Amino acid sequence: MPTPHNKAEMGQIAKTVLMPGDPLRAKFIAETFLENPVLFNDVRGMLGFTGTYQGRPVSVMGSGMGMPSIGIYSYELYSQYGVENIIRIGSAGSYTDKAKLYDVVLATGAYSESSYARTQNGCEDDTLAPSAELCDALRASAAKLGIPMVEGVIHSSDVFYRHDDRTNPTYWERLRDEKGCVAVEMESFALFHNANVLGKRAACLLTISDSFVSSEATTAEERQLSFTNMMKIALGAEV
Ligand SMILES: O=P(O)(O)O[C@H]1O[C@H](CO)[C@@H](O)[C@H]1O
Ligand SMILES: O=c1cc[nH]c(=O)[nH]1
Repeated sequence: MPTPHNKAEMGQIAKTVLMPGDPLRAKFIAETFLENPVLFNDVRGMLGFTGTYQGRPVSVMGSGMGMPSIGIYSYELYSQYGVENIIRIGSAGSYTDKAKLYDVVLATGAYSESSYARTQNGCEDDTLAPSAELCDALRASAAKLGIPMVEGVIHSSDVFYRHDDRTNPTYWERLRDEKGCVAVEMESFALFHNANVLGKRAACLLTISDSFVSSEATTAEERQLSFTNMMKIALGAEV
């Protein structure tokens, strides 16, 4: 049955959903990689498509930016549409020179200062884990494609624009040194929490789009290629 945010009917969404933040990235994936993609949602412009990839049914849908947004969409996918696996595919800022521009990062945990989990069901954990099975499927897919991945805990932040930070070490350096965070994005903590409370599976792949460590520049072409690598790994995961 449709929800306030998703007009799909039960059965229109595959058991595995790839979720970029940007709904236009979902459209790009559907048009570039899926056979017979069918639009199932455009409520609030949050485009979602279902098609097949190498014979397997798969859906792609935008999550929007931030934990409240992915919190709504992922909760509905898991609880209303029978979705079992959500693989977030996003961009991230690097906190370490171990994760360079365009590298693909597999999140082994998501650290957050967010109140999302506490508010949702009283969970006090500040670091949540993805599904081990989904991560293994992503590792196998990356190995098959010959695409290296950097693995590590990521920072899921509620804040994109921090106020000018003159502390020494800076906030992001403390998260790197004390929490082991390799990169920052804004959704995975809520996604992993929803998967945990609903008995489902979630994982996250990120492409480094900018760096807090260096001031390397990106070109549109390189950005597109690196995002494509992440998409191929996610699509190739046999789950
Ligand atoms: O590229 P996406 O998936 O949107 O991810 C990152 O980019 C957005 C910020 O620009 C946030 O959503 C952050 O998590
Ligand atoms: O710096 C960045 C880059 C992408 N996404 C983020 O959340 N932060």
